[in-house]
Amino acid sequence: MEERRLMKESSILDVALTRLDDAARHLQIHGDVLERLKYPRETTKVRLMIRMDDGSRKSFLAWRCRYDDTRGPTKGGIRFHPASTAEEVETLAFWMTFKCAVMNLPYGGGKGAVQVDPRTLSKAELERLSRAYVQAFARIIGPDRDIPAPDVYTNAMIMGWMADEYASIVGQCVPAVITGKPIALGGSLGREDATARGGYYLVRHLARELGLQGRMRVAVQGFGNAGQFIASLLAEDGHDIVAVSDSRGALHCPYGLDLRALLRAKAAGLPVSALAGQGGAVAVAPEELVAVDCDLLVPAALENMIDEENARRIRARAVLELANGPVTPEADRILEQAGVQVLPDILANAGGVTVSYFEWVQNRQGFYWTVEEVHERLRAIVEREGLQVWAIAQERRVPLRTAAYIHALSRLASAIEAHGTQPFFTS
Ligand SMILES: NC(=O)C1=CN([C@@H]2O[C@H](COP(=O)(O)OP(=O)(O)OC[C@H]3O[C@@H](n4cnc5c(N)ncnc54)[C@H](O)[C@@H]3O)[C@@H](O)[C@H]2O)C=CC1
Ligand SMILES: O=C(O)CCC(=O)C(=O)O
Repeated sequence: MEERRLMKESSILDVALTRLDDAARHLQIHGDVLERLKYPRETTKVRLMIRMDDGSRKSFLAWRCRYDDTRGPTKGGIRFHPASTAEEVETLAFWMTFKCAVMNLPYGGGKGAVQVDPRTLSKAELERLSRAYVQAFARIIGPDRDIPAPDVYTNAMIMGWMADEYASIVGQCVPAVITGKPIALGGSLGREDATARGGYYLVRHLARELGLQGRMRVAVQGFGNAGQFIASLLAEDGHDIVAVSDSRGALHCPYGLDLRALLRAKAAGLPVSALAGQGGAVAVAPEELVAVDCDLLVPAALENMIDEENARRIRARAVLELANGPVTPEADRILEQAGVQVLPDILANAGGVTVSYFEWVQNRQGFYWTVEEVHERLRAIVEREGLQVWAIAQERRVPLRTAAYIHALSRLASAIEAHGTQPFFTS
């Protein structure tokens, strides 16, 4: 699977840009706007050098991309993954630009990564690497400039170390420089499950339009932060989680898996396949997950996992993209012909960055909200923007992805034009 990602990566940004072209065809957009959005404004590459526990030194490639800041400071997570590349980071930053615009958050798009498998590091090595990242990028990030957050294989603990390192460098506490922090360091209640919760509110609100009423059978690809929380939220509403996968395997039970046992196994560091044989669950090959009989398929792992080779095997009525870029454009066409609705990543997984925005607002106000307030504000934004995207799709007879890009692009175009002839970029 990793090899498959690497092989396709050479064109990942070009492929992402075809979504922009699709949307531009539906709007009267000035060429200057497209020229501005076609290229990342700034990508910084560094080599981080850290001391390993055995006394040796090891170096890791790392990047931070600020794709566009027309609508506000750039915002986006930091990924720790062995297959990360500069182009992947730029593509993820492009998606962040459109995601923040879809949700009408006052941000542009950014993203960062370290090319590392964090599972091979001790906790002390991981902390040194996280602090080294901030030492390298302290001049680029900032609460009014570029605000990182968690992504794949990074979490609240890592964000806490990073916020702490930034405070040491600038000589004062600046919690709004990074979001997804531990609650004890100014994190927001409700950030941990926000990515999944945004997708959950979206599906719940559009259930009738999507033909997803009643008890659903759900398959979840990727069982980390986004995957575990969406499974829990849907199971709490009485839906059946019939299949899940992680980087090491997949598990299937047509009558519903024992979710509590799965969550316990993951917390203990076991793969989902460790539960094979219990309660009717059988281990299946990870590539079989997308083909299981279900109503809702939730890709919550990595990009390009649903392509022209496996899209035809999907039996779900709808796909909720919690991962960034899990469905290729070829797969999109196949799914559209088959009548499968795809709730696109820039809308479906935007709950994470929306609650990150709430965290930033709370840090700046020094006044903190209850979890109920966080949920209510998130629900209101997801439903508002979700309905607008749905309406654009109906009006223009386009897939939901194109509708989401049209919605975002019209906001981005207004901001770019409002800046005048010398579009501003904080450098
Ligand atoms: N954490 C966040 O706030 C947000 C995350 N996302 C996206 O959601 C996706 C998942 O991110 P997180 O849950 O945060 O990461 P995570 O690191 O918590 O979990 C990733 C999961 O994917 C699994 N995985 C990796 N390779 C796989 C493969 N080949 N097949 C099946 N599973 C595989 C891992 O085993 C792990 O369970 C990513 O695309 C990320 O960019 C999007 C918006 C916000
Ligand atoms: O919470 C954030 O600021 C960004 C999350 C992220 O990286 C994403 O939505 O892909």
